[in-house]
This record gives sequence, C-alpha cells and structure tokens, in this order.
Amino acid sequence: MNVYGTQRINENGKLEIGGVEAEGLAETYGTPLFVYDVKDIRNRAEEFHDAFRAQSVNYQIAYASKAFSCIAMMELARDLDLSLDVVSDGELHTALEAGFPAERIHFHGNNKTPEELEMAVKEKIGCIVVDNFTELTWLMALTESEKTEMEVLIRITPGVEAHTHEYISTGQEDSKFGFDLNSGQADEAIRRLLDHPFLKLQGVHSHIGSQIFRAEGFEEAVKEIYRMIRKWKESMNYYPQVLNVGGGFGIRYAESDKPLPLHVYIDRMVTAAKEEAEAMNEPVPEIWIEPGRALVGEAGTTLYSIGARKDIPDVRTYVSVDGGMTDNIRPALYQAEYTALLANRAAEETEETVSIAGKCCESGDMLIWDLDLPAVNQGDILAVFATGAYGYSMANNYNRILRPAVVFVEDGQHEIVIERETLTDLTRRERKYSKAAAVQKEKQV
Ligand SMILES: Cc1ncc(COP(=O)(O)O)c(C=O)c1O
Ligand SMILES: N[C@@H](CCCC[NH3+])C(=O)O
Repeated sequence: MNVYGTQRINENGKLEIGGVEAEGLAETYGTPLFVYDVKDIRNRAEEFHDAFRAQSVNYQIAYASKAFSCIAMMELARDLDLSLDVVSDGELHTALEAGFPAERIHFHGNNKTPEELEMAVKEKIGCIVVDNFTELTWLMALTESEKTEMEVLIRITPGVEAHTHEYISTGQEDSKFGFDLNSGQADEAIRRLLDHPFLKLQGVHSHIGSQIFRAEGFEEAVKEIYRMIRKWKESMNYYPQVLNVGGGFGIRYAESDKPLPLHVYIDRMVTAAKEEAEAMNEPVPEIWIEPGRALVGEAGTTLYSIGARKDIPDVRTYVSVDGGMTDNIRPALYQAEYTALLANRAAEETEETVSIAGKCCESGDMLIWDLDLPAVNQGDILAVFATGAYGYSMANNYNRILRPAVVFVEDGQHEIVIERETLTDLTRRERKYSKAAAVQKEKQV
C-alpha cells in the first residue's frame, strides 16, 4: 500500500506519521484519534501557491474550512497565506478566535441568516458570496442602514456538474446554490449590484462539485462563465475583477483513486481564463480557488482500537472499532471507500479479509468492507487513511458517542489541538424538565 504524506513504516514495523509512531499516539491520547500530518498540509498549500506563481496571475487560495475547522487549523491556514471560506457564524467565529485576518475571509452559504450577514459586515470580512435574491435584499438593507461598504461575489451555477470520480456537463438550474445563468436571474442580480451604493461587486463565483479528478470541468466552467461575461460586458459594461472557480480537487481515498497533480487543475483553469480574457481584450481577472479536501484530506488519519469480532462462517468476519459513523459518516452517506492498516503491525503480511464495523446501533455503520489485514487481534490499532476532510467536521454524537480528540504531528512532535469530548461535555447544556421534577415530588408524597 502507498502510504500518505510523511508517513512511513519504520524499522520496528510500525506506522509513523510526521516522525511519530501512531501506536504511541494511540496510547498517549486514546482512540479514536484524528492525527494530522501538518507537513503534508504545508506541502499542499505550497504546491497550490507554486502553481499560481508559475502562471503569473493574481490569485487567492481560500481554504474551505468546512473540510476541517478548529482554531489550530485556522492558525495554520493563516500562516500558510491562505484565505478562508466560511459558511456559518460558527466557522467565522472559529476563524476570528484564531486571529485569522478578517479581510481574507469569504462568507458562503445558500441561507445566511440576517444575524450572520450582520456579523460578517460588522467584522469587515473580505467578501460575501451572494447566493440568492433573499440574501441580496437583506444585504442591501443592512449595508444601507450601517452605511458600510461590502465587497461581494455573485455565485452562479455554470451548468457544469461534477460528480464523484467524473464530471458531466448538464444544465444545472436544479441546484439550491447560486443564481442560474439561463433564466436571466444572474443578469438581474448583477444589475442590482452595480446600481447599489454600498455593495461592491468584485466578481463571479462558481463551484462545480467535489472530489473531481478531471481538470476539464474547471476549464469548461471558466468558458461557460466567460460566455456570460461577454454578455454582461455588452449589456451592462460589466467585467469582473475576480473569478472564483471554487474547490473540489480530488484526493486518494482508495488505491484506485488517481488524483491529478494540483498544478494541472490550476494550469488548465488559468490558461482558459487567459485565453478568454485575451479574446475580449480585457485583463485576466484574479483567479481564486477554494480547496478543502485537497489541503487536509490526505493529511488526516484516524486511529481506532480493535474491539469485538464476529465470524460468520462462509459469509464474513466483522471486526468492530471504537468509533464509526460518528467520526466518519462518509461511508454511510456517500458509500465512500477508505484504506487502512494495522498501525502496530504495519509490516506484517495480510492473512485475512475482514469488514470494519463502527459501534453505532445501525447496520449501515460500516467503515470498510473486505479489508485485507494480518490476523486481527483485539487491541490492535487500525489506522484509516485520508480522513482529514469532512471527518471531524461532520462528527456527531449519535448514540451519545463522544467526539474524538485531534492531534497535530510534525517533525517528530505531537500536540493536542482538540480535546476528546467528555461525558460531562455531553450533558453540559442540558436542563432538567420542571414537570418531570414535579411528578417525582408528587410520587414521593
Ligand atoms: C462553495 C464551495 N467551495 C469549496 C468547497 C470545497 O470543496 P472540496 O473540499 O471538495 O475542495 C465546497 C464543497 O464542496 C463548496 O461548496
Ligand atoms: N461533505 C462532503 C462534500 C461536500 C462539500 C461541501 N460542498 C464530503 O464529505 O465529501
């Protein structure tokens, strides 16, 4: 198996991440445990920066914080000269708490509340990506009453739809996100924005999907947006300063996943934008992207302890771990596939095929089907790879299971960045029901 990032199988036959043995991390912090290989995140951010520098364009790389958000991650994103995509007051709050510069934050979402818009305006964030007319109306009223300018992008659906492992080109009016191009709604939104004294339209945003392996989708999106830009230039003399092409760059979950080098996506989208701009005799806009998964996905590994085993002769062997769909809902939600090995016996030959079950009271709580491992023992440490994106960020308390801890490792050092949830945390915000207390009192009389 190809290991990820800085991982290696060391002379003792143990999995090492960032120069630290995974087994030792499991002992120190307990399991389940998310381990992030910080060097891998740094390398990927640098790869994106290099790709843009090589193209000599103005750019921003906005980390899509929905993939994994916590204070330490926001600090890291800041230090890596990334911008930030947030989708809620919670993500914005986390970024601000971490000292992330407000002017590099972009606010997304198809249902931003008036309170969230107010927070964004008050904190003077970099821009709001306007998604629909409701939001536009609120934002106009808000900036007028506050007499504050706000930069915005307009999110459009370019009619290029990307699916996992493929992309297909379809009319995509049927999406909850953004203004569709064909009904004239995008034109109308731009017209309203251009007339507004406080909202400053910086450019256009599109996001074609997630876990994309082909660069053509981005190229096609750029061309489709330019088809509209030519119209907008003619009808409203509008030409965008910023073209945000979104995120979605694919990563390796299963061995069969073959992601492109990151620069290939950038080269294709920037080349398309340059050609289109040149054809219009206009400047190349700033190109912005919003990678989430591609920055943190492969950097994350989840360590679990092996628990119960159930052998069904001639059918299957289930091996259960101390986490599951509560820390990684992606297999249950998207039939997502993962690879794994035993971190404490990483060099041993495979001897059996088992299926890895989570501990939730739910048949669909399976992490990996048919995984080849050495003969598995109770207490072995299973390392599931590429769980860094949409793992912890989608974690939940189903069955009142506690959220795991998160550790950053780098250069042989390890540091906890999110403490494991405790049983006390679980009930901290709960209050007794007064009527239940009254019934108890009555029964005692
Ligand atoms: C608007 C937007 N930008 C960026 C992303 C990040 O996507 P990914 O993590 O696949 O790069 C998403 C999620 O799909 C998104 O909806
Ligand atoms: N949460 C999804 C991707 C959605 C990204 C946000 N638009 C995943 O785990 O792959």
